[in-house]
Amino acid sequence: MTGANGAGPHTPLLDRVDSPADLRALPDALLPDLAGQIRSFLIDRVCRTGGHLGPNLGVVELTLALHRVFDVREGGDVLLFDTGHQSYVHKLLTGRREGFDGLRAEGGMSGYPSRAESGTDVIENSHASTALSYADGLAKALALRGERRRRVVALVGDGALTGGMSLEALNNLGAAPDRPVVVVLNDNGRSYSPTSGGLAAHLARLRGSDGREAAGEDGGGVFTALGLAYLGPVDGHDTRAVEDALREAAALGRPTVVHCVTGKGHGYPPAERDRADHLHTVGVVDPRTGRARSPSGPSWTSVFGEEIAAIGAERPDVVCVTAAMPGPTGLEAFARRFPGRVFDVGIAEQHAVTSAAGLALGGARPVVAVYSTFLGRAFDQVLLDAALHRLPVVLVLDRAGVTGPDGPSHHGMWDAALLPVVPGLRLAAPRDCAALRELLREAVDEDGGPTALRYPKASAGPDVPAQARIGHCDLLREDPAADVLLLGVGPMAGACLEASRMLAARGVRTSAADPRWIAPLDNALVELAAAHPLVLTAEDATAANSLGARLGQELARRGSATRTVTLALPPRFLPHGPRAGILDEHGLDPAGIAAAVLDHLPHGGSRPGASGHSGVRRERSTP
Ligand SMILES: Cc1ncc(C[n+]2csc(CCOP(=O)(O)OP(=O)(O)O)c2C)c(N)n1
Ligand SMILES: CC(=O)[C@@H](O)[C@H](O)COP(=O)(O)O
Ligand SMILES: [Mg+2]
Repeated sequence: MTGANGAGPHTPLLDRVDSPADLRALPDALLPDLAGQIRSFLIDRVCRTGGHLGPNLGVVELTLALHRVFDVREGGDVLLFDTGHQSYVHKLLTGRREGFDGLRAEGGMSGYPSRAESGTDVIENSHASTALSYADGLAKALALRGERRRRVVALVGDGALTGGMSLEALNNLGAAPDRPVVVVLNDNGRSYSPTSGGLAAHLARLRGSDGREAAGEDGGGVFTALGLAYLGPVDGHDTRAVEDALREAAALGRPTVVHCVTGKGHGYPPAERDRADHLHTVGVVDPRTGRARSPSGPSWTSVFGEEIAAIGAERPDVVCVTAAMPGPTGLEAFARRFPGRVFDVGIAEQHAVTSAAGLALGGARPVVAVYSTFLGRAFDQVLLDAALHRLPVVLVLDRAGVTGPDGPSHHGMWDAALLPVVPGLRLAAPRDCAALRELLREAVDEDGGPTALRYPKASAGPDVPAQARIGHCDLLREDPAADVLLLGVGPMAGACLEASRMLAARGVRTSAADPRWIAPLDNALVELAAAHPLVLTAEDATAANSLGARLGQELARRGSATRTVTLALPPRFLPHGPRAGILDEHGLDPAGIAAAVLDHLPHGGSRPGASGHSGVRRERSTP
């Protein structure tokens, strides 16, 4: 059905709902139609913009019930979304229908809760397993303020429950029977792939889906064992049934788990049929099939996946660890070939790292594949469980640098600042896929301690050949009379090489090099830098503790007169938007790099014989 104006589906009921009050005014009999119209709307819009389609199709009735039972508003009940990728229906019900045309686009609506968008939104962090800790703290604060009538409700996925913080929070919630906290467990049996571990099996028993009696009144398993009340299992696609359970939970006035059973992608056959992850995240796809209109080329992830599988065939000691993301991190080929050598630990990055340290202690060579942003919560484990013991754990950090549509809590911009402080850890940044293959092998072969590789969420560009190797770094373009050395970290090396060519057209002589291993500093790199009056580094990472900052410190320590300039990301949270646009905004593109060189050269770099427009862009944003 298309809408009256021909753009999108016909959603007359949804068009009448601009607030939870409008929803509560609707007669029960209209709820199934409303749910259907919400699904049609989400399929139409998210297939155009990209986003989390499967998770949101799975929580339509749940979210309707939540807003019909609880008075979610500033000063009212508090609704928390764990991870937040499943908050689209909530956004629809709180007056943001129009925002979906610009979902996750620059300046458009966030794909996660956003306090700037609505007073009903709370958690902006898209990292899983935080909601119950927020709920615990909020409930304590409201109790201290005597506001016991305000309920705290947390919607948590079964995957998010496998994160350690969830258990830490349950341990606290269960100890305070007088706090009105409702934990809505959205159990669809999956993170991306089927949720792993003993908890998943336990939930299956509670669901009664393993053939035994469902938990029923006396059951509740781990939840009642920890002191919470348990209601369920409830059909999460039956709005009335969920409403009844939520009202019962609210009436108990104590921490209560309402165990809802749903299906990721429910009501949309392409998602229901999708065996990979029920269309967990889609790009721009054909709504009839849920598939991309044009296949994407090789990615950094796919190249990693090929190479680690090849290494796995050569080295039986190599094993892989994933935190519930075997597909997104490229481990599927390895898993197919070596099923007993891939460990999905759940959404548990801290455990992933220390379990990998245990694997290394036991003689295996563990490769932990995670997104850069998620490694942040496992810093202590990297520092003291792996590096202190000088264990050869290999960390492969996908989505390093600006990621784009997932916004500030997904940009992988802090790993390159955190990891160089870890004694004995070596950090590499491949400039292209050939370098990824080479550096991955160097990392796997490193016996003296942990290593890490970082690469971006981007399609794999062409390989960038080197003229020579000096120490660990590659010389990409050498000019013996160069005034400036351009050092590009990772794919920024290619951008620096392009900038070098643009500057040559203006008579500015530069050399360009790729450091490859960016921490600790390679002596040959420091000496190469010291041979130039000016060194400019370009880094898709925060400026704090950057290669440029560390190089500058070392050059100063050595008494060198070389000046260093660091082009990197500013020390603030960056919004969602296209990766290329954000990089350009911060001068991390060839024209921006060239402009930065001209800004820092005496006389702006203009020299006799400089000719033509080199494409160098002079205006640049301030960091
Ligand atoms: C700490 C952390 N690790 C990994 C992710 C990536 N991630 C996003 S959603 C998701 C699966 C969440 O599963 P679940 O909580 O069951 O929610 P569902 O998608 O099933 O609704 C994962 C692993 C994340 N957001 N946070
Ligand atoms: C919500 C979440 O953490 C992931 O689903 C995130 O959206 C990763 O997206 P990509 O895999 O597309 O980078
Ligand atoms: Mg799930």
